[in-house]
Amino acid sequence: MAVMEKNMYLESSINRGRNGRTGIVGNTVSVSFPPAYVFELTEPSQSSCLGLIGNQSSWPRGKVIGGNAGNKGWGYKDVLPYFMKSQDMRIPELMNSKYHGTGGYLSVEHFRSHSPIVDSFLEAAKEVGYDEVDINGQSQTGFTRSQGTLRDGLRCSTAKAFLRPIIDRPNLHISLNTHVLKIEIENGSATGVLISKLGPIPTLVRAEKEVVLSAGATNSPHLLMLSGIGPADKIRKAGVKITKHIPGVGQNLQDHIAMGGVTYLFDSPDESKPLGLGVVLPRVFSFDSFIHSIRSYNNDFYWPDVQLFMATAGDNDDDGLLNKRGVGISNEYYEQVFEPILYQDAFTIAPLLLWPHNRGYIDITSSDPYTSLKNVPNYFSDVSDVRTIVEGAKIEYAISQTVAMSKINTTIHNIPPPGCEGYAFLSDEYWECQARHYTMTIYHPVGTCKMGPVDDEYAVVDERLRVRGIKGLRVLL
Ligand SMILES: Cc1cc2nc3c(=O)[nH]c(=O)nc-3n(C[C@H](O)[C@H](O)[C@H](O)COP(=O)(O)OP(=O)(O)OC[C@H]3O[C@@H](n4cnc5c(N)ncnc54)[C@H](O)[C@@H]3O)c2cc1C
Repeated sequence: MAVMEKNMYLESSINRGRNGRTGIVGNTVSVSFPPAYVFELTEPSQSSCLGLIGNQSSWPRGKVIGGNAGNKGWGYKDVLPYFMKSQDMRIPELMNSKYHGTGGYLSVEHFRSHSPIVDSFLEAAKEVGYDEVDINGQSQTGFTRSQGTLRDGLRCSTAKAFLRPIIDRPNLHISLNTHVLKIEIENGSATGVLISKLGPIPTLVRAEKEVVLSAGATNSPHLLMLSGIGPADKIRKAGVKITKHIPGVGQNLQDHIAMGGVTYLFDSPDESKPLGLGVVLPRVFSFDSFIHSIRSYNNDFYWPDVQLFMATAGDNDDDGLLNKRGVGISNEYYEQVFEPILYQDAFTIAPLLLWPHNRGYIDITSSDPYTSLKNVPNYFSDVSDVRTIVEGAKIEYAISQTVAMSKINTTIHNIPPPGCEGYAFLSDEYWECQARHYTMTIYHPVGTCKMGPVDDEYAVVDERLRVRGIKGLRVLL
């Protein structure tokens, strides 16, 4: 259900809104003051992001409307009906699938603009033995044209899908330009939220029933910690009065990390030149695949552990205008690797980890709600993650060497990143160096308010999303 990971949460938050008045933070309290994205940097790292400015990964935080592990009711079979209920599948051959729904709020389509490179890649994948599958169907392993949350060819955001149709409901109030500063806790119960709206004087919004926090993987734990809920030592150090010691708040951070920058040059049969990664995002990410590394085969691991994320454009396409800035690629890296091939026809394939072993954390640094957080993702701190991503890179390279890809004269761009010149090109060591230099988040941080049973010391919420030890407070992340 890769295309829909967010929307189930949003729907449940709206359902709660229907049932009665709740003080809802996050998706239903909109914050739309510019800029739409705030770029936070992670802590400098010694072992990843080495080709990025300050050895830091750039994490956008949106300011827009926008496993089960012992938890009953959260298994695949339990959640599938909710995904299906929220979906309006519009790809004709999938409309009658038992894994997809029609008539829901969120529409799913193929991207309309279509690059011929996608046809070559599909042919190549079949050549090496992969099937074309519905990656959100019975088995995820295989290749496909991307399914996107789209309506009539345009992005269907969660606000467009879920909020617009119900905007006039009397029990829904969306407060624009509103920043939640903290959750009010009185005698162990959440009683409301303190907000700042168009001015410095905070206002208390009281909840009649519950406060539902849905501020994302960075801001939900941040707001809990600002309210004194979290690891006691860290909260005290930040100058916040402790309300409830819950050691897991902000811990267990997981993210989909990718090896970026692997660029293939080819003779494009497409007359229209790509405009650069950032400008043509809906067009470029039109192909997805989920595969197994050697490691997952050896361990008899059922689920694919690598995604090959293909963009029908390269970092070289826009003179560094957008993607270089977005990812934070250093000038030295860009000049050495991408400037020699500026504007040439290129595509990139980023292998990304679906089951990262590393765990990071998010820390509060101050009692000031507007101060930056400390994001420590610990990318590639677990060596098995490095091995898996290297396997993924080798598989994608094998696909680039097929007859189908040779028909469009595909060659891998062979200028190594600064710092990787000493390794034999395409050796395991070389791929590791590439991953550690162009370490790229795919923007899927999760896990920082972990759900778990009572005996899990690091669980923040129970299986009904209730914060442990605080009444009237739930987290939807
Ligand atoms: C560039 C980018 C591309 C992505 N592409 C895809 C994709 O193609 N497919 C996909 O499935 N996923 C994609 N994702 C991931 C997806 O957007 C996230 O997984 C999803 O949005 C997480 O949902 P959430 O509700 O947990 O948090 P968010 O969507 O981050 O929602 C949190 C909300 O809380 C609000 N908020 C935070 N703090 C406060 C505060 N103090 N006061 C008031 N409001 C606050 C924010 O403004 C925001 O509206 C992408 C992410 C990024 C950044």
